[in-house]
Amino acid sequence: MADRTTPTARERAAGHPVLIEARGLTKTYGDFTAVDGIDFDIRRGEAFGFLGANGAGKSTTMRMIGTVSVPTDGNLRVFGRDTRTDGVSIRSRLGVIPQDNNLDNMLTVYENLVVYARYFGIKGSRARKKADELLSFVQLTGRRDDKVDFLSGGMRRRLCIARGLINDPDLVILDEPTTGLDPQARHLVWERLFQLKQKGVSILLTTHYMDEAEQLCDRLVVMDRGRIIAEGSPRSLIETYVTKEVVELRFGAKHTAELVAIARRLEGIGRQIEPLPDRILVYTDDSAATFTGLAERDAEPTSIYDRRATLEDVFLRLTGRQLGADEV
Ligand SMILES: Nc1ncnc2c1ncn2[C@@H]1O[C@H](COP(=O)(O)OP(=O)(O)OP(=O)(O)O)[C@@H](O)[C@H]1O
Repeated sequence: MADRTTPTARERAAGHPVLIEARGLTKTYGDFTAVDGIDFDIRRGEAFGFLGANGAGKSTTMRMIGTVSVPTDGNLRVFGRDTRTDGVSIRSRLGVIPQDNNLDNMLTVYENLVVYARYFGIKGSRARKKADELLSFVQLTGRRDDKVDFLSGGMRRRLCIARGLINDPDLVILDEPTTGLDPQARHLVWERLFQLKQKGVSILLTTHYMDEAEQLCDRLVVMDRGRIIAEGSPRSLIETYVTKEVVELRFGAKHTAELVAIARRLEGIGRQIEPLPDRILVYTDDSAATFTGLAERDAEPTSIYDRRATLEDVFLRLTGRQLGADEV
C-alpha cells in the first residue's frame, strides 16, 4: 500500500492517539466479499475519508465502525475498544449520520433533537439547551417548530448532523454527507463540517465526490472492490499518482474506438494519455509542450480544457474507471 501514515510513537505522545485501528478487516455476505482484509488507522482530530465508487465497500466499513455490523474477520478497535464486545461503550462516544435521513417526519425539528437526546440519557433543560445550541450551529433556528416534512433536503441533512452531535461525540461518522444535495446545500453542509473540524472534532466520512474529499479530508483512503488501493492526503495522492496538470481534449461526436485511435496518435505529448468515452485526457507537467505536440500531430480537437489534476484523476489512474461509475 502506498504512503502508509501510521502514527509514530512520538505523534502518539504528542496527543495524536489512534481513534480507530483496523487490521485485516473483512466482511463477507455469503460468497461475496464486500470488505477484503483492509488496514487503516484514524487519528484524533483528523478528518479522514473513504473515497470510492458505488459498491466499493465504504458503507459496509462504516457500519462495522458504528458497531451495527460485525466483522467476519480481522480486528477493529474504536477508541481502543473491540467493536465485537464493546459496542455500547463505543456507540456512546460516536455521532453517526447515516446515508439515509432517519428523522421522524411526524415530529418537529426541535422535537427530533430532544427525543433523540433521551437515548443518551440527556433530558430536561439540558436537552433543551443542547437542542437550541445545535439548531443554531446548523442554522435551523428559524425552522425550530416546523415538521420535518416541510424541510428541504439540505435542511434535513443539517438536522441529521445536529442530531448526530447531540451526545458531544468524540468522532462523527458521516456516510455520503451531501449525496443528492444541490450545490448550495452541499456548501452549507461543508461549512458546518469545517466548523466542526475547527472545534477539534474528529470526522470520518465516505464520499464518491472527489471535490468533497479534497475539500474536507486531511487524509483519505481510496477504496475499490472492497480493498484499499491508496492512502494519503489529497495533495500527496495527486502528486504520487498523476501529473500536476491535465489537458482535456474533445473531438465532437466521436465513438470510443475513434478516440482510442486518436489517443494512440497523440502518444508522447504528455506523460500519459487516457481515452474516455467522450474525451481524451493528457496528463502532463508541461501543458505548453502538450499544445505544441498537438499542433505537430495535426490533431484538431473541438475543445481544449487545461486544468489542475484532481482525485478523480487519481481514481481513474488507479482503477481505469471513473468515480461516478458503479463497481462491477
Ligand atoms: N446486507 C448485504 N447483503 C449482501 N450484499 C451486501 C449487503 N450490504 C452490502 N452488500 C454489497 O456489498 C458491496 C459494498 O456495499 P457498500 O454499501 O459498502 O458500498 P459503498 O461503497 O458504500 O457504495 P455506495 O456509495 O453505493 O453506498 C455492494 O456490492 C453491496 O451490494
